[in-house]
Amino acid sequence: MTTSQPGPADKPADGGDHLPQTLLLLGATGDLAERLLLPGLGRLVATGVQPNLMLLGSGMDDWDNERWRRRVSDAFGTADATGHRVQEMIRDTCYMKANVTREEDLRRLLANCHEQLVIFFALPPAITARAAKALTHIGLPPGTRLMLEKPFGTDADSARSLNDVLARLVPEEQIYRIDHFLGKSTVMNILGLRFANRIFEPMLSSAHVACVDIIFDETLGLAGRAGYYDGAGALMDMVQSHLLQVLSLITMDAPPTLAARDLRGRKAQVLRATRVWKNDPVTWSRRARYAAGQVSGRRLLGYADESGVDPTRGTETFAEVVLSVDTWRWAGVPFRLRTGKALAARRKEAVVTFKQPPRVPTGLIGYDQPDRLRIGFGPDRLGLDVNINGPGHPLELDQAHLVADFGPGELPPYGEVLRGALDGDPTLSVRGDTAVDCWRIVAPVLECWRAGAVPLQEYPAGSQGPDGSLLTPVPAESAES
Ligand SMILES: O=C1O[C@H](COP(=O)(O)O)[C@@H](O)[C@H](O)[C@H]1O
Repeated sequence: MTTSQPGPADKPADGGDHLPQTLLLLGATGDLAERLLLPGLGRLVATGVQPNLMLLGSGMDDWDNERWRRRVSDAFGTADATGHRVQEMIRDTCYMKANVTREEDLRRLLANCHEQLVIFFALPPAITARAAKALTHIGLPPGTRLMLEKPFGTDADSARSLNDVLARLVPEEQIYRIDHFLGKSTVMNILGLRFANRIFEPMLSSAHVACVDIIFDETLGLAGRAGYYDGAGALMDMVQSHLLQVLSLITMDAPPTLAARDLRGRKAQVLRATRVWKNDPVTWSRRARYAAGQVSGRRLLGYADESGVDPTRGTETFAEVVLSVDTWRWAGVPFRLRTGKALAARRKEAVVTFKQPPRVPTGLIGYDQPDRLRIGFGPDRLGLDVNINGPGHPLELDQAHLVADFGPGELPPYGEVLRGALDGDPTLSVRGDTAVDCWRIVAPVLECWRAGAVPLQEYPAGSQGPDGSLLTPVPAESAES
């Protein structure tokens, strides 16, 4: 129960030209808010760039302000967010219990928000859809921005219908479909790397590239997220969203500016041209789930025995798929997207493997590896594997690994995407048609998996994943456990 309620009039306009703004967080007591949103918000507020922001949390739980403030304070603490503004936000934030699928509850929430409003739907897709529909009967203050967590819908049709409902609420530029990978510093670095250097960009095409691997191997298992994950699986959780966004940044043509319209337009172009390799999902996809095992000395139950999992559902914890980007630049280059949980080592990188030189001159000894460009997503680094005449015999080749470490960005990914929405800049969010297109890309894979045309393999937790690979595996240079 709420003991005191926030009100727009409570907020003095003390932030220069920043009008008072409310961030209304729906699903505030959930795991996403605790682990990622609130820590990201804390870091953002600590930078002092959102001086007049009020946080209103709402959920189905019977919490009071005190309990909510403790949650916010603890979450800010995990992100080392400190300072005057942070303390102010913790002191002033309020909690309201609400069922956001009910109009009267939504009206009550909105009555406690400022005119400048950002609503974050940290809710399952079905509840988000119902809440958005209920809001169409109420209306929103002009300029309201909506932030929606992934998954955006559960297939192309539901994503399209959600787009239609949202379009009745606010214009497209005010809808922020969140993909926190777009807020990762190294993902953003792809833009600098590609378009602020002369040496890489001309090489990034089918004339020089043999294949591209986008790999996101995690050592974490289910981590208590069965409620969400068992209904999603690795393909929906990672490939349909994050890895396709990374693919689009690696493959798009140079945008004239990094403004939302230009950047998102370029990404949309390549995603429209993306499909399963040879339109054959049976041959070019794999799925698997982990059995009991040990990861870094930790014993893990098999996925099917984890609490909250329905073992008959056949949810995969590992997905691999090969895609083509059918544009002039990329035709004929396979893109392998691979992700899995409970694997032996963390490996989070995109690797561009270049074709062999047309001819290695007779006399140079020991050519056995092509050049590779590596973009690491954690640790954040850029690497180049190049063949040079190493020490020892002057004509013997060695592969040298040149590495630039960036360190983490100024803000964590959720801090970046929140900053975008609070500032009214949708560059780091996914456009409506692109969200639908990403479902269109994975649909044939999901369809043939559901029909049982691709077997569900098994791998022990703590292993390298299921046997085999859809393309020749690329050695890890920067794997860490
Ligand atoms: O959205 C998700 O991303 C995480 C991986 O992202 P990271 O920023 O924590 O590296 C993944 O573990 C999770 O399953 C997925 O829902």
